[in-house]
Amino acid sequence: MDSQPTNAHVNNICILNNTYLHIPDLLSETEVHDIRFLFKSGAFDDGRLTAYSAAKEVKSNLQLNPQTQEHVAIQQNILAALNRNTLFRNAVLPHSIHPFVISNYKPGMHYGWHVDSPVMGNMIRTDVALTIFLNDPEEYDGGELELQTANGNILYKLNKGDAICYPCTQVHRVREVTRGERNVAVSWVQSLVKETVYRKMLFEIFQVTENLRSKALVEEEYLVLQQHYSNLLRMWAN
Ligand SMILES: O=C(O)CCC(=O)C(=O)O
Ligand SMILES: [Fe+2]
Repeated sequence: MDSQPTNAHVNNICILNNTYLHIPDLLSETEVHDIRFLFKSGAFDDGRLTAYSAAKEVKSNLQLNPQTQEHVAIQQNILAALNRNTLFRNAVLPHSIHPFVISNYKPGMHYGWHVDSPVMGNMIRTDVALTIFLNDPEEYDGGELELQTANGNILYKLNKGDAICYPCTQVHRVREVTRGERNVAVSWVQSLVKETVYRKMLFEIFQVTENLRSKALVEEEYLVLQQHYSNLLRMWAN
């Protein structure tokens, strides 16, 4: 696969285009601070231990041991943050969330081009992948999450506390870290609505409906839209 993307750019601002969902400040300053503290005292394993066959060959990173109390505490923090985040809930429509992989990339480490397994862990269908950035982009060089798309490659290297959600159907990689360290928490979500295009439609209708709700004069239109949103979601959810 071509390692030199065309049309690539680094996204470090709030972008919401419904397919690639950037959630700014998913974690507060205090939460990131607490997580970093736990992160430092945790025990790390070779990331290849959790990679399936083909991915094993391209993966080079360290992962917080999932049996440790640090992992349990970090995961609890992150799940609470996701649970209260309305952007995540409405755009991703989560049904199940795979346990988090909390990783550390040192200089020379990377995760080559791969596709995520379609089913993981406790038979969770992977619809949406999620990377939460735990340190700032200035703290390291390289380490961008790069996604292949029909319109060229997209690179994400977001501020600490921010998250990016993307469809698991995309081929992607983590570029080599050349200075400093990259710390992230990664997971995969089974959505109530499997198809990205259906989820995108629902989220757009939802947003328009919510905007209308704030305008008191359009009560009937609001109700009709809300009805169709609800019935489409009921139709597509499984
Ligand atoms: O670290 C990331 O941003 C993504 C890692 C990844 O692609 C994976 O664990 O499958
Ligand atoms: Fe991946």
